[in-house]
Amino acid sequence: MSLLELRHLSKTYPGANGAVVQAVSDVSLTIAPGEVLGVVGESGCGKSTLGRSLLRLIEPTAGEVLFEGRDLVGLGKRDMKSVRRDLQIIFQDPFGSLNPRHTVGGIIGEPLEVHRVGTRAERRARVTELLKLVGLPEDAANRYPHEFSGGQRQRIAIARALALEPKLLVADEAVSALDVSIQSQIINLIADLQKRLNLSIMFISHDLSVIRHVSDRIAVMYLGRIVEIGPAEEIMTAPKHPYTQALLSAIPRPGAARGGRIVLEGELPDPANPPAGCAFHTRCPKVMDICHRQRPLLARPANVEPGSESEVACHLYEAA
Ligand SMILES: Nc1ncnc2c1ncn2[C@@H]1O[C@H](COP(=O)(O)OP(=O)(O)OP(=O)(O)O)[C@@H](O)[C@H]1O
Repeated sequence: MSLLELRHLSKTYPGANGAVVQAVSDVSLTIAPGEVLGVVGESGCGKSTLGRSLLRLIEPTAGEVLFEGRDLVGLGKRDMKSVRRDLQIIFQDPFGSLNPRHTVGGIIGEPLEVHRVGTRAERRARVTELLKLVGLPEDAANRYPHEFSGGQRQRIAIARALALEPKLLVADEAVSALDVSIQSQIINLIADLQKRLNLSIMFISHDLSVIRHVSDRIAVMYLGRIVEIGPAEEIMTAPKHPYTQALLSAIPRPGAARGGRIVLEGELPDPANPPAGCAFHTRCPKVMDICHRQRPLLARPANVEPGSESEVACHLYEAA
């Protein structure tokens, strides 16, 4: 059984002048126990809204969030509090999410206190254990967030997120604010912890090169919808959607066979006023007539390489 299953999840925001912003539209996906799902797409495509909706930090407008088979949408406060032990999130800005007036030990131990886990001494021991787990010295517990670098602060945020031994972690642009050299350290740490703890992770990033190494599967989002989803290896070597191909062409790959960078014209369309038909048609290098009129559904394509496990929403492919 899937640990998490999203069914037709949508989130709209009220926009300017009575418009409706379709931030997430009809997203269905699953995450298995111990699986890492990468979610990629340009800024504004709805990744954060998706990640936050599934923890109900944002209330979804429609759809279901099944966690271990139970729909979290509509769950009362008390039930939601107990589910939150299993569902944690880390954010892009590790400084903004860490209370500057609390010691690191207090910050990491807070979820344990909130959920009344163990005695004081046990909680302190657990904090020490967590600091070790994320590669921070034991004396970090008595210091304050501002005494640490960006990478170290993200380690603190990770330790805090892991305090209650969650089953699913949402990492929302968790390394985007860090220097590239530090990024890989934190990615490696998350990958290492994922294996040791058999965590499920939704790893959100606008940068395909960040999620490619840690993801088992990758979902590509465009204007609130999944346009392609499949095994990471297949997405990286045989991308099907022209948007995925463009994202991929933007990252330098040693040994990449052919073709240069595909530069997408124009901006991401306004989610309050999405284009008719395929939302990508205004920027698609392979646009056809039908794309203006009809929105392609996410489906297994027939006319692709044998063994393909991806699903794609594009008129270039026939549904299997
Ligand atoms: N509270 C809100 N009110 C109105 N519109 C919003 C709100 N939050 C997000 N949006 C809009 O919803 C769309 C999706 O935003 P979201 O932050 O989920 O995208 P994203 O892919 O995570 O982008 P980023 O990485 O820049 O945060 C954007 O057009 C954004 O402007």
